[in-house]
Amino acid sequence: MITLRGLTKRYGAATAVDNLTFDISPGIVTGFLGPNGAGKSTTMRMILGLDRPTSGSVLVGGRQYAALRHPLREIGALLDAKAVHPGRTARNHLLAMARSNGIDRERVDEVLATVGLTEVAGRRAGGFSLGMGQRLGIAGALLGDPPVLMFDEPVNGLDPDGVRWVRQLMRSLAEEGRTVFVSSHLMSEMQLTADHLVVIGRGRLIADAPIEEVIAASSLTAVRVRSPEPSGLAALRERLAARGAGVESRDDELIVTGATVEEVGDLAHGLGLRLHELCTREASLEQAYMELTAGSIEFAAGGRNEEAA
Ligand SMILES: Nc1ncnc2c1ncn2[C@@H]1O[C@H](COP(=O)(O)OP(=O)(O)OP(=O)(O)O)[C@@H](O)[C@H]1O
Repeated sequence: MITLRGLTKRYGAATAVDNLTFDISPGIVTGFLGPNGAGKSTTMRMILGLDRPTSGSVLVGGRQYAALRHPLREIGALLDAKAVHPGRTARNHLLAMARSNGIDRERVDEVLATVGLTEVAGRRAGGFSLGMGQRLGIAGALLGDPPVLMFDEPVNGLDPDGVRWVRQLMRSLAEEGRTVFVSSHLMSEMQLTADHLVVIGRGRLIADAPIEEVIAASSLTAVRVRSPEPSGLAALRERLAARGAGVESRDDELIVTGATVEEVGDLAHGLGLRLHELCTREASLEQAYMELTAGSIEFAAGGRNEEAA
């Protein structure tokens, strides 16, 4: 569990992280989303005690990072895959980390095997490709077998096989009951990986909800209902509108927003309306995300940032 309470970070006059309060729960993958400059990395750095909050607090397993005796055994993190001494071999890099945290040497070979770097363990990390560096960073996060794991853009630079591997790894770490907190700009990947989402923009919390709720809240998520009875369909339309749902009519169908498929089905049943189709048309996470963050984009192509400011 990671607990943030009123977490705030200011750099001079700029507020990078603005009063964030949320919990990151164990047993699920929590995706951390937000436009460039939203404050994701700054938040993650404060969780790891690398940046000091201006105000508010953050606890890992109920304790401050600085109070953890063997931090790598409590929280493993991949923040910057390039933060490795380039002259060190992959194995020596991990051995140094293990030594400073009272972790057995054998564990180094275990994690090297887990991330698929056994064969190159004796090579200097400075010569690693982006993807190999990411794998080494993930090995470092796993080293202490910690209950809490945090990954900043873990699939950056990975090939499709690597992306799939990271997805499966995140899922299995969560299934083992660990807390998994992962940032990404790849919405399609997040949709496949995350159970819960925390979305921030300009340092502020925009959403903290299960992924299905974020998608259901999109204006592009709608219920489609089709019937061969025009008068019944018109009656259904009236009932839905009276409840505040958005309804669009087209030939023999209605497209309904702001009502669940169950509500539409029950109303149709109440009217004795014969249906030929009743289904949900779901927005993609990308569509839901774009709507959520539309007002929070700082760095946009085509001048959208001016509109948002
Ligand atoms: N050391 C620093 N000094 C001054 N400003 C900083 C510093 N670190 C971050 N910032 C500012 O804080 C804001 C948040 O940056 P941060 O890197 O946390 O965003 P992010 O969500 O991780 O972005 P990205 O998706 O581009 O990685 C940005 O406006 C950034 O310029």
